[in-house]
Amino acid sequence: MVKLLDGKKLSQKMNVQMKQDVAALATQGIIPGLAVILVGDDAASHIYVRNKKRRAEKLGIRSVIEELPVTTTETELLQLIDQYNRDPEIDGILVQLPLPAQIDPWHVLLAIDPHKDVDGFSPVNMGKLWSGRPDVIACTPLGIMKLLAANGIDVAGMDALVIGRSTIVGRPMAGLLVNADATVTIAHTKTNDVKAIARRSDLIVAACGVAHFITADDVKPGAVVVDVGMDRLPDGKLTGDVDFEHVKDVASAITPVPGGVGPMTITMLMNQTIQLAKGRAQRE
Ligand SMILES: Nc1nc2c(c(=O)[nH]1)N[C@@H](CN(C=O)c1ccc(C(=O)N[C@@H](CCC(=O)O)C(=O)O)cc1)CN2
Ligand SMILES: [Mg+2]
Repeated sequence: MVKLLDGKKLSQKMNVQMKQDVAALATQGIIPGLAVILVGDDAASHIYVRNKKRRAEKLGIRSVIEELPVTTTETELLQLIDQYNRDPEIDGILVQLPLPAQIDPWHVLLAIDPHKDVDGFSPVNMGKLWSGRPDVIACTPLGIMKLLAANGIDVAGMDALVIGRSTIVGRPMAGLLVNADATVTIAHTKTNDVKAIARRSDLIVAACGVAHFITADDVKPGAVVVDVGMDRLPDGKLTGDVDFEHVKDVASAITPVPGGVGPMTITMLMNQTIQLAKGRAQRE
């Protein structure tokens, strides 16, 4: 029987602990603070940011949502980041991606105080991860590691394939897997025969943004399959990079879409905001 890696269920479980952590911080006079900056009118981004605000409210985290027009200049955005860098009641700063073309995301990542970089995308935090000394970690890959661990899956010694090399998922995912003693291949658009690599992998993390890219023929029997994709089928239905219906008969464990990796991303964001607030509590 295939094991369903249920991110929704694990998120609900983690909510209980996070509420307790927030209550404990409150006794020290600390409310975790999260600043979320959204530039432009990307419809999906607005939904994600609204979900973050709601989840923060549920947990007792104070969130400040900044919705800026699509015409915002890079200088204006950097000034706002600087304001939150200096705000003692803000523990985490997140700039929702993607950004409009006039803003260079690299400049944004360089501007966020690494101690408040709740997304873990800044070069300092990415460097710490790849130095084997992780601090703040990108939320989607961190959520995947939590989901694997919660289901008793130890990646040590596994041949792992990460499909995608983005800053948000592929690169930090590979770093986390290396730190956990997996042997990692990172595939991307120029990779020769990614499917042949998939067929000999014990773990596949698919983050390529192509609906049903991984089929049952690409999966070794008993492999663990993690789907980061959020793709639309021609009928508009949400699906992933993995052909779930067929792959589930070959894999030993698999994440559904929706309800697998997605919910864990927001959960880890909240959890890291709380961890950063704990750091503030210790310093004060
Ligand atoms: N600054 C950041 N930008 C972006 C990130 C990020 O981590 N930091 N990740 C994505 C968007 N994202 C959060 O920001 C995100 C996307 C999707 C989900 C999610 O829960 N997905 C659900 C399905 C939702 C649906 O029905 O459409 C699921 O997979 O179950 C959470 C977070 C890009 N930008
Ligand atoms: Mg099976």
